[in-house]
Amino acid sequence: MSISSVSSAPPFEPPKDLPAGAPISPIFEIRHTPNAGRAVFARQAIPENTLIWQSSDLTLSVLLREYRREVCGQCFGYEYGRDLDIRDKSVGFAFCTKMCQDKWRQEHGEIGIEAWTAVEKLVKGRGKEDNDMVDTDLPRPKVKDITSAWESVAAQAALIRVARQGESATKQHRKAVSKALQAPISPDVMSFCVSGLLWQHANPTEWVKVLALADDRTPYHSIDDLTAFTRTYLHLLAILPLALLPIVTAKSLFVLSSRDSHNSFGIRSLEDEGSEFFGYGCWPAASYFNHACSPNVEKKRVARTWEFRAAKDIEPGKELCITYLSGQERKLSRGKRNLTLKKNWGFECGCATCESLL
Ligand SMILES: C[S@@+](CC[C@H](N)C(=O)[O-])C[C@H]1O[C@@H](n2cnc3c(N)ncnc32)[C@H](O)[C@@H]1O
Repeated sequence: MSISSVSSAPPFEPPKDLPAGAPISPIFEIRHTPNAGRAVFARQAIPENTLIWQSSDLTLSVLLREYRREVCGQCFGYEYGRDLDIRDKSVGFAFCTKMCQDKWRQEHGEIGIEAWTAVEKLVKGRGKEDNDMVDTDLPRPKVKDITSAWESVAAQAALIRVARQGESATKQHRKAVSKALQAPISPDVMSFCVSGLLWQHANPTEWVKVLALADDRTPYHSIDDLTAFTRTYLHLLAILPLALLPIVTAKSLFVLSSRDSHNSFGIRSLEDEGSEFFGYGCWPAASYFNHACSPNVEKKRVARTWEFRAAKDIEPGKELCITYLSGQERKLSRGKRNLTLKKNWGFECGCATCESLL
């Protein structure tokens, strides 16, 4: 949704060569930078507090399982840790109102409900076996590790597909399914994959918006994280509705991870400086704002929408930046901030504040 709340804007011709899903507005434009990919630049003076952009283009989202009873599956509403009244046990989500529940069900449709029901049945039947917490200090798998991990499950994946499709299935095919289902489960990785696949299924023409995002060729935090994804791939082939199987591929799952890695926004509590981390999601249009250690744009989540406002008066031509750091991280020294950005986001910060301290 574009906002044009600044008066006396120059005549606006939307550019023709924008990446799919990039934000379009008369008050800013997307341009390439020398060292930080694409970024958002003011086309005109923007007074403090101007609402610059609103992103409600949520693609995939993950609500960590430990928050599923307390955070609304639709609007991410939270009532200071109180269990929400409406629990939809079959799909494993809770809702703050009947309206949110109905909306969630309507948006997910029959296939989505069937998919989440299958996931819930599998996860509940087995309990939580795997620790989904990510240790970001472990070495990240390299491209060749990633390629060989996905290749190592290709044969079993092919057998499971045949088993699911029925008629020509033999004992060997059925064995591949039961072997997959016995492997440990990573519920949050599973939610990530299911959410992304369902979004792709429901919005096939919008997938280009995900593809257009900055990608990370080594998106897995550790070998265990990578293994959780390859195992989840087999789990999903074994349980998801047949109509989804054509898009349940190693490639789709890798694309989701590679685009989510440097583009997702944390879904946090709206109070206490966002101290509770409920999960994360990917809003493509919001992902074109670069980071600065002294940002001139503030972002705020309102239910499922991100709002971006000018934090100060901004001159024409200036880059519009948000911060990727949490409240505590913002107070760190330049060296420590940079280590955090490098570890979590994979880049050396080239913002004006950091450059001026060199
Ligand atoms: C959410 S994306 C921002 C848009 C991105 N520049 C693009 O071209 O799509 C985050 C990525 O942008 C780059 N980036 C953002 N802020 C940066 C900064 N301050 N210094 C260097 N690179 C930055 C990094 O590559 C980072 O992983």
